[in-house]
Amino acid sequence: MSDTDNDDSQNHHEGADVPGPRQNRGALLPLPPARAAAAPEGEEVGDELQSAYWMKWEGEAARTSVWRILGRLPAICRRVLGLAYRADARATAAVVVFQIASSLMSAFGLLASVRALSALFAQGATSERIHHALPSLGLVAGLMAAQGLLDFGVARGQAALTPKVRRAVEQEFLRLSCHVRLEAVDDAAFADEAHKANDRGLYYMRQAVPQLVSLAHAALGLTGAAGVLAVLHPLLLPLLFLSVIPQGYAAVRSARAQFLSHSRYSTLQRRIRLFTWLLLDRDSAPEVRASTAQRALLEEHERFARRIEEEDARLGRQEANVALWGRAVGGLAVGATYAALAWMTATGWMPLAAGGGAFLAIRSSRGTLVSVVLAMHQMYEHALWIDDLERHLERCRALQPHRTGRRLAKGVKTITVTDVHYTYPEAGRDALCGVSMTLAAGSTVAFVGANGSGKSTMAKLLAGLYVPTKGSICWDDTEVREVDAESIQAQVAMVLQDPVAWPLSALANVTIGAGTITEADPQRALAAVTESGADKVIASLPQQWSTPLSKRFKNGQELSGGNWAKVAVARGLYQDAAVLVLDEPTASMDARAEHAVYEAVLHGERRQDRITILISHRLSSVTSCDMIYVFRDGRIIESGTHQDLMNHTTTDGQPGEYRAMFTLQASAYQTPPAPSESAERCVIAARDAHLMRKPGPECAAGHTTRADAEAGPGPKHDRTEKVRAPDGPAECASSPGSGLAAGSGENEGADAAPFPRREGSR
Ligand SMILES: Nc1ncnc2c1ncn2[C@@H]1O[C@H](COP(=O)(O)OP(=O)(O)OP(=O)(O)O)[C@@H](O)[C@H]1O
Repeated sequence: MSDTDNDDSQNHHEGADVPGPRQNRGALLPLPPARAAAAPEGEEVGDELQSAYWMKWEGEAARTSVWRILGRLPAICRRVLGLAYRADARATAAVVVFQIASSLMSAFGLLASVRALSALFAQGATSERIHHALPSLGLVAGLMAAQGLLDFGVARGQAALTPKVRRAVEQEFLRLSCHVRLEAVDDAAFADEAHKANDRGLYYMRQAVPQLVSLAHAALGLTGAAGVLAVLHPLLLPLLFLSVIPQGYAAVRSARAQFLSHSRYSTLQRRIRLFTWLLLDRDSAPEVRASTAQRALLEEHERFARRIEEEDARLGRQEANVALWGRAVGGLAVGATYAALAWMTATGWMPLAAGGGAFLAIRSSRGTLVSVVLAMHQMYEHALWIDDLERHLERCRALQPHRTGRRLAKGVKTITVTDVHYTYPEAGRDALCGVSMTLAAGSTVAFVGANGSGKSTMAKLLAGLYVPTKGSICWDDTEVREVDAESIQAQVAMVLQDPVAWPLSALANVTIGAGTITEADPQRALAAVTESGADKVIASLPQQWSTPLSKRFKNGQELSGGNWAKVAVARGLYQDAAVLVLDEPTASMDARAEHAVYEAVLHGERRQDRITILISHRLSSVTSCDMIYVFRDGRIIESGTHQDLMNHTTTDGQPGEYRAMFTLQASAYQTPPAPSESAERCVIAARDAHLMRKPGPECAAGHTTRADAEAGPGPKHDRTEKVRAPDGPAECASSPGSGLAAGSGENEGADAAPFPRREGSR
């Protein structure tokens, strides 16, 4: 180990306050330790996960008293019954009736067995005794057959009921969850609750009916046996308790050990699954290989696999021990019971046949008791998860979108935003404070500004995804609060920077924009993909429109980020909405594709009935918008056309925010060393000139510029037009320091960048 290493480890042990030779003085963080565990070590691997949502009720049944479990059981059973009844009343009634009848058959069977035994143990010749026993034996057989049929009925009823309950609850959960207001979904605690409800609550809800049936089966069986014993001789009842209580105690201990172990086990399973997933997943595959992380991950996987192995073995041993203990204690108790039984029959307290019946009842009760104990623990613990699921559903009901029963009329002429404020739930400050704007149909509007300044929030308010905390948004004369939020959402198409890659066919990936994955308007779909440039992408797929866009499917294809973006733009266009919001959709597209999208969306056949809102950090793409709003800290600080904003100065004579940002971006495309201020001004002025469709300005040092290259696409854009300074023969592109690209107007790659690339930079 080097001296430096020694120093490092010393620092680590002595605390970060003691600066060492390589201590990162003044940094936000102390130096990290030289060795760290990838995951917790030691006995309690689950400790750090105790607060994880999926650990909440894990092993709870083992920590709760049996009396409490028994106390809650009737309410749990009532709730499951209610659920089943709502899903299918007939099947539920059938299951209940058949189950009770089956238990009665079992009890009558026991009584008939006692009668048969009485006949068989009576005085007289064997043939005579058999003859007398025959009717009872026949009855036993008949009752057993009836019980078999009734159990079949229970199984059929349960088979009909369980999938119905599952479907009903799952659909209710999904229907409510997917409509919940967006601001609730943003909340991490709500998201945890939703996951918990999905992977625990729903899972246990699905098992609730079969569990209730087996609990009822076992409990009724026990009750039947106890009833028969009470009929045979009242003293047999305490004898039954004497025999089953030790057995029951052993069963409770075993069930609790299982529950606790399961809790540890599932923590380990979650951990190990994480490593399995990292080793197998497609997304992590390139990085796992590139960083040669296989060994480290495999070692970690093995560490957990060994612990699971130990946990399995430990549980097995523990179960065997508890079973042995239970058998020993239970055996002693049963031995004592049988001895008491023998004494009672020998001394004439009880007829021999009743003793035989008691023997049968006690034997069958012992097995049934174990089932009852396990089932009641399971039902108790699962009910806690189901409680959470029901609370979540209740919350979802309260968080459904704003509904008034009134729908927004189709289309809009003007959207008027007046003094809008918006604060995210639990946020310390307003995301928007006092925003006002007017958006007219047929116009293109840009929202620009620094990260976190409120652009996307404004777009989401316009889309009806959030309701203003204060202020108003009117679609023509209708205030958004007066109509169903979903009727606003249906009129706004949003294309986001990270669009969803729907694992559906290429066509469905387009039509889902209009809320369908099974129907299409072929003409509209073709027009949308052509405008967005996705036509070439889809044409190159093996099954074109029907190609599944996911590698998870057979013959599925994966698209590159840029191609997904084109499909997303097509989706937005296909929606044919009154408002189209493009929130940096072209960030992952190549320069040509980006140019083509802006050409189509901003300058193509601009629909007179659509408001197009463009959110972009690349200011070259917004220059031709009819209106640009500059956001800062949730307010609009400047607004106007590109030209207005480039002329704007603040009260203290400084360039406005837009102009400052624009100039900064422009400077990144200048040839180093940084261009002279005059050249920069020339670039900007030339662009302005182009936008104003008038000759370019005079530039110092004879700069002449190709306005089209920097101004971005324009509707009547003469792409070969050159703006010349009157006295400068040389073009900016060839002028040192101008930083402008030479080449034809077809150089779309250069057009799409904030400023054209330098010659030779590609
Ligand atoms: N879901 C959310 N929950 C809480 N706060 C949020 C949420 N989304 C955004 N914010 C906050 O609201 C403010 C405005 O965010 P917004 O996303 O609208 O900014 P933006 O201008 O679109 O930023 P960017 O350019 O980075 O996309 C920021 O302070 C942000 O942290």
